[in-house]
Amino acid sequence: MTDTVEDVEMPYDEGAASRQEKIESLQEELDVLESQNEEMRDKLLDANAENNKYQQKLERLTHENKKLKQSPLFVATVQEVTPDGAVIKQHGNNQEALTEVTAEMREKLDPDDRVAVNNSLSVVKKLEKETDVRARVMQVEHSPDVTYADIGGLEDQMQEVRETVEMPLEHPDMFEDVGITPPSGVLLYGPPGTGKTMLAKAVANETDATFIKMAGSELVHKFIGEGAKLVRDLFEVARDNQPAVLFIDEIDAIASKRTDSKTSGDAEVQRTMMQLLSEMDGFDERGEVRIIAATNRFDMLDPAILRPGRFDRLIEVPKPNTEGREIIFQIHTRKMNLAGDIDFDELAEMSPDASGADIKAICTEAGMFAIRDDRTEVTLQDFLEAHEKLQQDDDGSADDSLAFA
Ligand SMILES: Nc1ncnc2c1ncn2[C@@H]1O[C@H](COP(=O)(O)OP(=O)(O)OP(=O)(O)O)[C@@H](O)[C@H]1O
Repeated sequence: MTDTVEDVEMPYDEGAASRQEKIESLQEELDVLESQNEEMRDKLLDANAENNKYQQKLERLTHENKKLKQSPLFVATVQEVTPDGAVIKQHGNNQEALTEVTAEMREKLDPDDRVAVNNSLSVVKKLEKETDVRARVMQVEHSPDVTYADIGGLEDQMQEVRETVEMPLEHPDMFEDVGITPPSGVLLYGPPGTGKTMLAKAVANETDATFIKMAGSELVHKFIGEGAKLVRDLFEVARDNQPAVLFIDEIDAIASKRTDSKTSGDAEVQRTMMQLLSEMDGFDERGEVRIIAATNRFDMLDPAILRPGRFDRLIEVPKPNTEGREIIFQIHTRKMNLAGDIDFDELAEMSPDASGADIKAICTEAGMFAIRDDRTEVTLQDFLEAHEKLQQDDDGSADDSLAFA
């Protein structure tokens, strides 16, 4: 219970003290109480800080304790699944062991599977296949949504890709009957953003093939020292998903002319390329896998990859001509709400150096101009301004994907 004013004992004699004396002694008393209060507050703050410290320590120890209770798991490979259990070989020490597995786990296990085992070598879980992990760095599309109708101005190239990729996938017997081996790989070369990836996707779509894409730069840079293995895995994933179109973008990253320097990076790139060549040469084991590669740097390529039986079909994919640009403008504006004044001929004329990707960017930007203006219809003026804007943006950047210059 708090004291009330009546309960408080006064620090002076009520009858004897003068008014002045009373004030002074009350003031003294107040000073004492204030300093005591200050002291108590300091102590409380110290105690709080101490409490926080102990709380943190407690949390750390609890966490440590939990970690210690969970023993680490070791990785092993299943050698054999027998009625008595699974024979596993531990990674690192290569020791084999027969370990019991539950009926449920036995169902899931096959030789060569990677598993995690605990201290007593019981199989705790099955791990993902290494190729599955790697597959994540590859782009695998079971049915890409690009069709030939989405590609403008590349009639001849499309025809050639169809002959060399589509025909052997759909009518392998025709090649057998005639007694020739279809070309192993097709190389598309030309400036960025001209539709090389689209061509590969469209042919995969048309033949109901799986589209598997990997960039050459990723083969050599993502898993340093593992480029060759990654190439093997890439073909394995393709074979597992056949019929498949394997698209290797930026092939120049792994197949450029040998340089004089003997750095380990070069050796790694060489190994990766040798693996690619050997996968391509192993035609019989390749199954229904067609290979399309693309590059913006044809001049850099090692002639070894252009030998017969490898990338022996070379298809140039240039920037579109006026007619091509007109068609590409029409393709990319199909779903746009256009005003009546759009003249595709004029659009094609105004953008002499635009690639397909540039044209797509102009269309999107033109739409943005309409939105900024609170309109739902896109006018010719929007396209002109969009072109202007992208040209200006491009002047300020080194990226040649918008090379109108
Ligand atoms: N010929 C074309 N017809 C229609 N659209 C195109 C064409 N070329 C490019 N595009 C547009 O540009 C985008 C990028 O094209 P794509 O990825 O096929 O180019 P690329 O030649 O593979 O480029 P990179 O060499 O940079 O990989 C496409 O998604 C498409 O929207």
